[in-house]
Amino acid sequence: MSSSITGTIKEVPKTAEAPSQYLEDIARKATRTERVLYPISAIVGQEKMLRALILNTINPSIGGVLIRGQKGTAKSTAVRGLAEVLPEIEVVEGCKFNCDPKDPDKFCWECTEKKRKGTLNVNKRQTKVVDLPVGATEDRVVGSLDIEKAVRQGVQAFDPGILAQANRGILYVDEINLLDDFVVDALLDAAAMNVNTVEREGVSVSHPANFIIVGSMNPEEGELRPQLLDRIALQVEVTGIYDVEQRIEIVERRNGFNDDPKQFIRDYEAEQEKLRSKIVKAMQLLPRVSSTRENLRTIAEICIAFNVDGHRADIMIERAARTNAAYEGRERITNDDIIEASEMVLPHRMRKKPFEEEEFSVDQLRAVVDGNI
Ligand SMILES: Nc1ncnc2c1ncn2[C@@H]1O[C@H](COP(=O)(O)OP(=O)(O)OP(=O)(O)O)[C@@H](O)[C@H]1O
Repeated sequence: MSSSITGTIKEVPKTAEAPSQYLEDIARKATRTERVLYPISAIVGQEKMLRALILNTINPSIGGVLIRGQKGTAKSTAVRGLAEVLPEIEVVEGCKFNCDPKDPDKFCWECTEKKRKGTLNVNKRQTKVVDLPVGATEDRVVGSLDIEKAVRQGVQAFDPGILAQANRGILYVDEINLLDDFVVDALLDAAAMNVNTVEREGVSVSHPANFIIVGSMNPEEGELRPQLLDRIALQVEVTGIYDVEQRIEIVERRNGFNDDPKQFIRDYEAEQEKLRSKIVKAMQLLPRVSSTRENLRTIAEICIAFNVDGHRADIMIERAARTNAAYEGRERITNDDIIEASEMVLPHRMRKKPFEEEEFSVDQLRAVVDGNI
């Protein structure tokens, strides 16, 4: 069958985007009353949250971030703002699942057909941050399947949902602790297989659903289901900032943005560009960063000392530490990379015995790394 494919993948020409073009696009958005995003590099402090988000974008195999904290601490501003510093990806033009033209093995049925006919074009666009609202219906999340139509038209009867839109992007779930069980189950399934499968009355449709999950929650409103908590690799706590100067800065920057978003974005464009290029460099460096046996031993000793369940924590710490080294422009992983990664991986994974509130302690972490435990 594959020998009969005669078509070629056509590239849609794309001119290199000069900064002025970028600013023009932003200005256009602003005048069209589309949502203009507060630049992520204008967020004051909250370094841990920003680092956890950035590490995941450099290396999506880390496995997501859960941001826990008080209301109004820039959680959603940071996640939404991330979109503006993410590198562009290649997608099949018009594909509802954002199929990667370079990965035909994972093509959806439409892209497979386009490839067969030789009508497959390629587009470049920024990685998307897709919102999953708490009240979304099951059909809206996983997609809907019209059974009668399916019998007549096959997969054409499938109307893709949010998990399709999020493929190869970031899925943002604000108030993730308030999600309905059916959505949690769908997320767990997709996270396990990188595929979303919808089954109705014996008819089944599957499509690629490989996304970075970013959840945010206020723990005062309820806890997250343990299965989902275990699946999300990193966790960061955010609290309000108690430094007077920084609080003033937050208000001044927000006012600056509200008063004249175009000018505010122009003022931060150099910072944004710096961040963009640091992320791209880290992505290029990452394949050359590898863990030594000594690094792996340190990680194993930490996970034993902190009494975590299973081995997922070891794997996640290694990935996050390796990515942190790449973000810092190094090919070697240091103990500080491992400590920084452990601080984000361990707190929600320590096995708590009944009636015992075991607290996570960075001092204990350092003591293990220094060989004093
Ligand atoms: N550190 C910060 N730097 C810049 N702006 C901030 C900071 N913290 C809060 N803000 C501002 O405070 C407002 C609230 O932030 P945001 O909506 O991101 O909060 P949130 O943590 O997502 O809370 P909620 O769960 O209530 O939505 C925004 O206008 C944001 O710009």
